[in-house]
Amino acid sequence: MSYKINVPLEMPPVPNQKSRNASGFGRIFEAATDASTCGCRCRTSKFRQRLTTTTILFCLVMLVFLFMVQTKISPSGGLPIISPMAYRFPADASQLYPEPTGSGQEPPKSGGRRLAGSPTAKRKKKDELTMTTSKKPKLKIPKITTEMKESFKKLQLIIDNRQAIDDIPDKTGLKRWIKKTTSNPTVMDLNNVEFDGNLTSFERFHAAISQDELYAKDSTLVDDLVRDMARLEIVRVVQKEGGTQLKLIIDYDNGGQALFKPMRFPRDKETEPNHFYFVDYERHNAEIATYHLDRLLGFRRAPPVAGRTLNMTSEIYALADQNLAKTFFVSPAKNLCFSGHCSYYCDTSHAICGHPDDLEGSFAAFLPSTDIAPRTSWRHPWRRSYNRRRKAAWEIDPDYCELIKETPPYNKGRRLADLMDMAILDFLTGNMDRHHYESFKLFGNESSPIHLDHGRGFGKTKHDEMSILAPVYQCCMIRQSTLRSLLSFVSQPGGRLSKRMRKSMSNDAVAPVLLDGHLEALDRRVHKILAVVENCLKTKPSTEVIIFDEFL
Ligand SMILES: Nc1ncnc2c1ncn2[C@@H]1O[C@H](COP(=O)(O)OP(=O)(O)OP(=O)(O)O)[C@@H](O)[C@H]1O
Ligand SMILES: [Mn+2]
Repeated sequence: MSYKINVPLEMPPVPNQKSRNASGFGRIFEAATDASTCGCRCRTSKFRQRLTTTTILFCLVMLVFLFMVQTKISPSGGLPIISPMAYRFPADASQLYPEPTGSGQEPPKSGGRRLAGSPTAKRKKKDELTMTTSKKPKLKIPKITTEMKESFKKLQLIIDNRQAIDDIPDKTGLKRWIKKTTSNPTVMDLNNVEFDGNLTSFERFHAAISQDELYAKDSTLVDDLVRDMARLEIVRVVQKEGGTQLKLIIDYDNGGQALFKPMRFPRDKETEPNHFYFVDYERHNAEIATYHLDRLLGFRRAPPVAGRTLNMTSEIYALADQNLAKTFFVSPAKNLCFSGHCSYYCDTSHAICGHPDDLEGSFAAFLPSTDIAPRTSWRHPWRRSYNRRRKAAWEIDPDYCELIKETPPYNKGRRLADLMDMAILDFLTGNMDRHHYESFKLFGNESSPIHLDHGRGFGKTKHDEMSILAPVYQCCMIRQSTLRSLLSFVSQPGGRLSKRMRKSMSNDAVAPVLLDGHLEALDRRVHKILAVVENCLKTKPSTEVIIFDEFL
């Protein structure tokens, strides 16, 4: 770090001036020395006064500087503010992307392959100005009026009132609950697969996937899995086929696999206002954040995702198959880059570049292989048109939900309520890219959907896209457990979603995962969902609006 201090100094002509042409600190130092030693040599008191002032000023600047270093004050208040310039000249931004903390492991040595002219695989010094040591900046709290408080209380009363069960005309939900208490089969139960010996975290994750959720509430295995994805040695890298954007399949040395989505731009880069949702890039941090959000909402339908910074030379290029390795190059800024092969964003102009060869990304735990657990892909009924001019049916037909309610698999069972949950998750993140969703074939229509592909969330901090909530306001439906989670974010002391998200993500290796604007948007959006529910309750009885299809 260099500090340029321009202190205007008028040096009087001194005889035998040998090195008086020094500048900056040199000049100030000489002036200070002169001031303390000149004694009777000084001609005027005015000059002596000026020198003394300069010396005091210099000392003050040094004191402030030392104080800042001591207390680790960063000019951004602890959060890295990455300017687009810093992104274009990544060498300047390298300290903003800290290594995974506390991994206790050296990065694996390069497997021998190195691209001529590529940056050396020197690990950068751990940034001292990390979130862990600096004070957390305060988040803006959304205003809650007395009227809002009253309505939250009313909603809470409705879901707490177990008498409501008696009012339910259709008791299938109740039957489902009874079934759930006795049976929530796992993928491995239905396959009659038994593991023996010590299971890896990846195997334990696969073994425990059940009809209702990918992992259990308060599961510690998921924390192990996230830690392993962020630390284990990588042994092989290939590109994942399909989809619009570049993704890599990462093989770990213990046999586990993860889906890697690389960082494309800095966290403060918002979606271009003129971009349609379908041309927006994916954000690796949105994948990480949505996993945490899905968990906090109590869904547990998104595979665990960890952040990690890779060394592109030793952890991607050296381990890549020929197909992928061919697409690597060194950019004019001397950063290592690759473009991969895919249908839209895989050319030199959309290449993924390191800083200079460090690359941050998201690592999503791979689901069990489709040989063991085949999946069905469903077209989302509220899918957008993916066309600049055409509107989707749900945007035109006000009774669209009535149609869907009669269409299998939404005409019975849990699935329609699942779509409401998905809409709530997507509205909170701002993800408009829910074209399809998948579920495990083994569980039939009783399967919970799997929440995948969240890279297009968290693009706008100031805009709340209400149309993402269309399933909720068109059907006027919400699961009681989801409503309960949302209410806990507004009524429990210290329970604000922004705070809980920040805490949940604080241990991630690439924390802070979300900038404050996105965290604040979450709180604002919770209120907007509750307002939609409240509005529904004005026209429909609570027994129709609030779905009691499970009892937590
Ligand atoms: N954790 C995972 N484990 C196994 N398969 C996965 C996982 N995540 C995603 N997939 C599979 O990879 C496909 C592509 O992933 P994803 O949708 O995240 O990428 P994408 O490039 O954004 O795709 P699209 O352009 O279709 O939106 C998914 O449809 C899914 O079948
Ligand atoms: Mn996608």
